[in-house]
Amino acid sequence: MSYNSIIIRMELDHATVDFGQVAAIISKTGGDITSIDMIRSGQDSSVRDVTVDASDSLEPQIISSLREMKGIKVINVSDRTFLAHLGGKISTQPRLAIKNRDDLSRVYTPGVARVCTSIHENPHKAYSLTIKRNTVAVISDGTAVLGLGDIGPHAAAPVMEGKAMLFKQLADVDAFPICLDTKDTEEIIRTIKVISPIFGGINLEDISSPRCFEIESRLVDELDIPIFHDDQHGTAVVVIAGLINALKVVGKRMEQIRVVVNGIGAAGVSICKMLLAAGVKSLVPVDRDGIIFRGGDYAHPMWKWLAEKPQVETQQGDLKDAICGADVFIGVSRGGLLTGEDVKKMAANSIVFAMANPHPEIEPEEALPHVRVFATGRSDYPNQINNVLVFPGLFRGALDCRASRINEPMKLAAARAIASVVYENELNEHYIIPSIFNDQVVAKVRKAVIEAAILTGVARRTPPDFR
Ligand SMILES: NC(=O)C1=CN([C@@H]2O[C@H](COP(=O)(O)OP(=O)(O)OC[C@H]3O[C@@H](n4cnc5c(N)ncnc54)[C@H](O)[C@@H]3O)[C@@H](O)[C@H]2O)C=CC1
Ligand SMILES: CC(=O)C(=O)O
Ligand SMILES: [Mg+2]
Repeated sequence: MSYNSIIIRMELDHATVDFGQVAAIISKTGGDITSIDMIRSGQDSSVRDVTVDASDSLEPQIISSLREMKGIKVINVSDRTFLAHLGGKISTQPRLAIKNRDDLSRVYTPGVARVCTSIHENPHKAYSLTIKRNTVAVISDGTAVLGLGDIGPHAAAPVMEGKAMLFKQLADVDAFPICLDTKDTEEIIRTIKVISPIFGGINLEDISSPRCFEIESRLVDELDIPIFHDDQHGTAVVVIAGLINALKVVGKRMEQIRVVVNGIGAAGVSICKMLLAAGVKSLVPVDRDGIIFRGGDYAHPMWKWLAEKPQVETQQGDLKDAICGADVFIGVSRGGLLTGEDVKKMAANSIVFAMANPHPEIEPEEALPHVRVFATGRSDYPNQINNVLVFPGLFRGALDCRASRINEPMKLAAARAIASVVYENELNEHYIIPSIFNDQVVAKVRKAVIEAAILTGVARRTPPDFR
């Protein structure tokens, strides 16, 4: 179930109806009035915009009850989420004003020609004389958009625009959404390579597995700017950050826990890798055909890799078998797969990160009575474990130190930095992960990432605040 905010514009005939009756009918049908704006008030009638929060299943009922009321004319119903997308969510802004011919001849021809020649003679100058040093491409082929699946490049655009907004607002990184109309691995790699000169980094987004693994690793090898598949590594970093803190709350250690990861796609593979690197000794990966067990024979290269790991259990079965006795469940699969009864069978003091978007693997209302720590990927519940806590600060750091790549130590440093934003005296079941609006997040992630990049030799510049 998801909640929407709608604005209902209505005309009320004063002789027939008063606003109290309208409010009562909205409340009776399950809506929550959050604001009322008077648009026009006359002797006989008035027009108001009434903003109502309601679950999407109740919306039609609220509107039809209002339409049936005598003395009310429903003029228009608008969804605030759609209103926020009208015309797209970002635009480009010049950094200088062109006020006269003199300005024009400097920023454009003939002046610009000298700058071009200078970059031609020394390509590194692209970092100081173009947008490269602060610009990231957010690139998708639309094949694994949120949990919506293969919805294509046009439909993927609102997510990519949203990521670009977050880059700018949270970390002052200029990001540009690029949606590719191809699913061909070679064509995607080639396209990204040929457009890369203008970008300081590439954030791959919502590209389905297993193609995402090859696309990313080929680009890492063939380009000298940071390439980061957000759904793999951004998600893994934020999961490790959340887990570091959740384990403190329940008093368990990485080496002691049995972890079930459901959905071994882009996010799931990277989460499993980071869990193993963090010291987890008992791991149960599960995908739609059931448990991926040690010794199993798999065509999927990353599942095959997992099936060879000593920490992966030999138990076979399905998700319901896997979850019995587990200390931690991490879901990056799809919504509505678990019930309260399932999570009740986990070990005492269990931790559930149900991160499928937009609908989690289990709804909070169902899980909360049975688990100690619960988190989702959504903005409308506490403990939002979402890669938005990672990519802005991580790219800020990588761009500032001109890193040639984003390596494992940089990711681990980012995870620890995010966890450290929640102080020990603040930590509790409902606060294991900082809010994305906590301004320490980007600053701490940036610093940790730059330190790790310098230490591991991938930084090509020392930012002034590190000299
Ligand atoms: N909260 C967050 O920050 C993030 C959440 N996600 C969410 O995680 C989910 C997966 O994302 P990606 O890894 O990028 O997609 P993906 O398409 O690469 O992987 C999804 C995996 O889930 C598996 N799966 C589907 N139905 C399943 C079922 N019933 N049981 C077990 N496995 C099942 C698929 O076979 C596939 O291996 C999506 O819902 C996405 O929105 C992804 C990235 C970040
Ligand atoms: C958050 C995100 O990147 C996803 O759900 O795909
Ligand atoms: Mg994504």
